[in-house]
Parts: sequence; structure tokens; C-alpha cells
Amino acid sequence: MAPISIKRILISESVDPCCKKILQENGIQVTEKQNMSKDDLIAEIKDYDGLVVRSATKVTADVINAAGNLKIIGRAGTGVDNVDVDAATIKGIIVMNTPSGNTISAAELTCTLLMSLSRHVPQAAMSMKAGNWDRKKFMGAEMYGKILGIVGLGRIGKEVASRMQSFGMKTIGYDPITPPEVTATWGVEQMSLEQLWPKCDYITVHTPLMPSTAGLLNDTSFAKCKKGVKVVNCARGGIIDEDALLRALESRQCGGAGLDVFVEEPPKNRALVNHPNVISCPHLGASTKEAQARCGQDIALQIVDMVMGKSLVGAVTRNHSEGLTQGACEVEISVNGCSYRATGSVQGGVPVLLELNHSVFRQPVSLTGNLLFFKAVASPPLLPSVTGFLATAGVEMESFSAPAARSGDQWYCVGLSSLLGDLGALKPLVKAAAQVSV
Ligand SMILES: NC(=O)c1ccc[n+]([C@@H]2O[C@H](COP(=O)([O-])OP(=O)(O)OC[C@H]3O[C@@H](n4cnc5c(N)ncnc54)[C@H](O)[C@@H]3O)[C@@H](O)[C@H]2O)c1
Ligand SMILES: O=C(O)[C@H](O)COP(=O)(O)O
Repeated sequence: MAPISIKRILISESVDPCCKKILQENGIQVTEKQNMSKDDLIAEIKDYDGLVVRSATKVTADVINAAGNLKIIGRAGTGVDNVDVDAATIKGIIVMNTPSGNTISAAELTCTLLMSLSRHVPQAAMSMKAGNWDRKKFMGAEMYGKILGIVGLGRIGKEVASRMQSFGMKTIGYDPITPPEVTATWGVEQMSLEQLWPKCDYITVHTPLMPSTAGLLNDTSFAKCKKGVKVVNCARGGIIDEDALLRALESRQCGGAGLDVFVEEPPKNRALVNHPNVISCPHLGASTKEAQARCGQDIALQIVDMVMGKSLVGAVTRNHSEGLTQGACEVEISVNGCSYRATGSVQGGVPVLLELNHSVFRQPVSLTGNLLFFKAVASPPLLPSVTGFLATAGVEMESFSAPAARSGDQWYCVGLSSLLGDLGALKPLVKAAAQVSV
């Protein structure tokens, strides 16, 4: 990888001091300026090669287009939804994050909110401070024996599961990518959302915010839940529809909510925050000394390694000069120790996959519907074998995308009428398989 020249970096938020120190020790000039307005940032950014942010700085297309020299946007944390990654990709600006640095802290806050909901600790503490001694009002419920639904079984979902299991909770969940056989090894039984909603005493969401997760919990899904279900959102505002949540709280269909994140931060509409059964925090999931130290250090070291041409870790986009098609974006996803490198783009408004782990598809694969990806040795009997397998499983093959190369291990993609219940049965035919619903 070619070294990239980064001489000046702007840190626009409160990032652990170790970040600045590491960058400076490696010859990079660092300026820290917090609480800038959009106009201030647009005026300031043109002087920098790099920008380091957390979640509050909105790195919009306007900001990116005003940045003549910008080569890197470093996110000291997980979510990059405050960065216009498409605009950055088009300009060849690398966006990188530090996705594991705050996992434990976010998981611990989630558990704190779950437990606070069960025992009304914040409300009881406020009542004590107001001079009361009300033992009846704050009658709680044990976590022991209750069912926790975890929607999104990635890094944080997994850590929440193990911690809540230690309280004797039964953990069930749903994730379109993490395979059920993997989550079963950490004690989480997967099922469809339709099956999950009515079973849960508590639900916690741990997905990114994207079109398929916005409003995952809405009027319809709340109606399918147990009366009095308690919900937690430490992921992103909007995964639980805020208006639907308020309606569910008012009708008592929802018995309480723990919210760390909001659609608008800080929220101007205070109806949820002020609701007596809502416990809320000002986006504190990553706000621990440990998480901040990890994220600050990780982002600085990742930038330094990139400048030195050593490695490109945590990038959610890659520089076009490294050979990507214009407008294409390469992502590296690590799921349970397996790393998947995918190149995709948007064609005619539809997200498409161009390449998976070095298998270049003959035609772009449209990322819609139920998709089965599998790795197998290219051979003439492969397609009939897979077709036969799907027919036996009662699933229709809606599309078949083959790789351009016709020899060796290659990745294939099959569009399915519905997801397969058991991928294990494919084992004799393929070397690896994963399925997603987009
Ligand atoms: N409150 C905070 O301060 C804080 C701190 C860290 C992370 N976060 C947020 O928490 C969320 C989870 O972070 P993570 O590190 O665990 O991410 P992750 O990428 O490890 O896990 C996300 C999981 O969501 C799954 N997913 C995607 N679409 C889904 C869908 N439609 N239904 C169910 N699951 C789906 C993915 O397959 C993946 O396994 C992100 O939104 C992140 O930004 C918040
Ligand atoms: O996605 C994240 O990393 C969290 O939401 C934390 O955001 P923060 O760095 O602004 O606290």
C-alpha cells in the first residue's frame, strides 16, 4: 500500500488526549477545536489533510466538498452514520472507524439500563432526593427467568447476551448475518422477528441504523409484543420508532424504555425523556475512560500506520487510487473471526455487490431480497447440485450469480424465495456459506 501524506489533522470533538499525542509523536500537526458550527467547519476544513470525529460532528457532503486537501476521516468510535461515506468515497477520502474500542462500554450501559428498568433505580433515587421514602411505588421484577430478545447479534449484542445470562435470563435473538449455529454457541437462540416479539419480557436493539432497521420496533411490532414489554436502545435513535414508543408507553403496551440515543441529539421533543417510565442518557454508551482511551489510541495508530504505508485497518471506504472502480466502495466485515472483503457500489439507485473475497462476479449482484452466498470449487455439477438442494428444502432459486473465474474456490450468490432454515445441510456441497435478507 502506498504511503499517504498527512501533515495536519483537525480533531473536532472531545477525543482522548492519547490520540493527539500519538499523532504528534509521528510528526503530524494536530489542532483541536470543539463545538464548531457547520459553517465554521466548512471554513476550517480546507486547511487539513485529516479530520478526527466522534458522533456529534456532522461530516456532510457540504463539508467534504469544501475540503480540498482532506484524505482521511477518522471516527474514534463505531457508527459512521454522521459521515457522508458516499460523498467521501466519491472524493477518494478514506473513512475509518475503531469498531471494537467501545463494545464493552456500550454493552455495560445496555445492561445497566435493563437492570434499572427492572428495579426503577433512577426513579427511586430521584424520589429519595426529593425527600420521599416510597417503598411501594417502586416495586420491581427479577431479571431471573425472564426472556431477553436481542435484535442485532454483532459485537455488542453478543456481550449483552453473556452478561444478562449471568442474571439467569434466557436470551433469544435475531440477526440476518450472524449464523444461528454461531449464536447458539453463546447461548442465543435465533428466530424470526415475528416469533421473537411475543416471547420477550425485554428487548434490546444492537443494529446499525439503516433503511432495514429504521423503525424495527413500530406500532405493528409493539402490538405483537407481550403487554408491558421493556425496551432498550443503546444503538441508534430511530431503530425504535420514537412516536410508536410514546404511544406504546401511554397505552402501557410498553412497560418502560431505556434510551441512550435519539433521532435528534439532543432531542428537542422532550416527550419521551419526560415520560415517567423512560430512563434516558445523553448518548453515554461509549463514555468511559477505558473506551475513550481505546478509541483515541486505535484511531491515531490506524492513521499513523496508513501514513507509513504499513496497513489500512478499520477503513469503511478505500482510496480510488488503489484500483477501485469509480464510485465503488470496499468494506471489510469481520463476523465471528471470519473476515469478508466485499466491493460494491450503487447502480441506478440499487446497491450492488461487485466482488466478494476476491471473487469478481460476472454481473453486479443486486443486494435485495434473500441472498445465499457460498464458496465452492467451480465445477459443472455445482449448479444442479445446489438447485436440487434448494428444491429439497422447499426454497425457490430466484437468481444465480456466478463468478467470472471458472476455476478454484469461488464465491457464488443465489437469490432465494425465503431464507434457509439450516445452512449445515449445504456442507457437503460448499466450503463456506452465509445468508442475508436485505
Ligand atoms: N450508544 C453508544 O454510545 C454506542 C456505542 C457503540 C456502538 N453503538 C451502536 O451500536 C450498534 C451496534 O454496534 P456493534 O459494534 O455491535 O455493531 P456490529 O456491526 O458488530 O453488529 C451489528 C449487528 O447488527 C446486525 N444487523 C444488521 N441488520 C439487521 C437487522 N435488520 N436486524 C437484526 N440485526 C441486524 C448485523 O448483522 C450485525 O451482526 C451500532 O449502531 C453502533 O453505532 C452505540
Ligand atoms: O457509534 C459509536 O461509537 C457510539 O455511538 C459512540 O459515539 P460517541 O463516540 O460520540 O460517544
